[in-house]
Amino acid sequence: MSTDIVLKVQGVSKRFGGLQALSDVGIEIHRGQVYGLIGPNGAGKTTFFNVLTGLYTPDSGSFELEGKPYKPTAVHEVAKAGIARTFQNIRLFAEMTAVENVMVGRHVRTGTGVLGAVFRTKGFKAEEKAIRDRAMELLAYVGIEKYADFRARTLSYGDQRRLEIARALATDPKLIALDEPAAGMNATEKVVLRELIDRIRNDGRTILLIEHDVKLVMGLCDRVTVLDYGKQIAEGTPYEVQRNEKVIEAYLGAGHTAH
Ligand SMILES: Nc1ncnc2c1ncn2[C@@H]1O[C@H](COP(=O)(O)OP(=O)(O)OP(=O)(O)O)[C@@H](O)[C@H]1O
Repeated sequence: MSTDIVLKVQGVSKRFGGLQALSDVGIEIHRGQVYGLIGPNGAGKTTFFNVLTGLYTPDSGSFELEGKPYKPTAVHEVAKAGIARTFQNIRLFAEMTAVENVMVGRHVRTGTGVLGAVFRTKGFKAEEKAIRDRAMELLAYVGIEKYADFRARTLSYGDQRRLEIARALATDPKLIALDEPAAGMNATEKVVLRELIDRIRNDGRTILLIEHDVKLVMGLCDRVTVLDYGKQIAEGTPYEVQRNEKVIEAYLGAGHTAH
């Protein structure tokens, strides 16, 4: 594994009225890592994801993707820059088929544009076929190719999550950010998910993961940051953070549900 840095975030703060949701948070993710972001309820994990992917404007902070500064000002700009994400509450096009959902992700990276689509030029048709072929490959990669022509809403919960991951991969991201991918999954689905995330990493992708399932995080992640009340209270390998006094206190302390 090479050690170059894919994502470098420094000094991110975000306030909502009187609430400091993030204070001075920074992370560095190296190529090929699975990096976990954990913390009790309300710690600021989703806020960090939303800032990173252009949904919230941070009060301060700097962002670099593969050494180049980027401004997470708009969601589509972030996708173009090379970050793809999934959501805690699945966001698929429910009435579109599985393969169409993945094709939408792929369009971020293609060029014939609106006029090509309107006039269905030769270039457009060839490109459309290439996009469909790639989308089918990705469905096979996440293990749901047999549902390619099913509407997204008819897929099981676990398969919808896998479809979201396929769609994210379709943008050829430098970094893939997964927001609680195991939420609502049963034990068998979690095993399959874990294998999938492992495979994505082994194929050279870099992953940022928010996850409440501590076992999954500890088993999968190379490094972990722990947030508590918007502050970064620990950073290190899963082994290190599990033994960190502040982390133990945050998870066991009053007012928090252990997640
Ligand atoms: N748009 C918003 N407006 C006001 N407050 C917000 C907003 N988004 C988040 N917050 C607050 O910021 C804090 C951090 O919330 P956030 O959702 O980032 O935590 P989390 O770690 O993702 O929690 P959970 O594990 O419950 O998903 C919480 O106190 C939350 O109420």
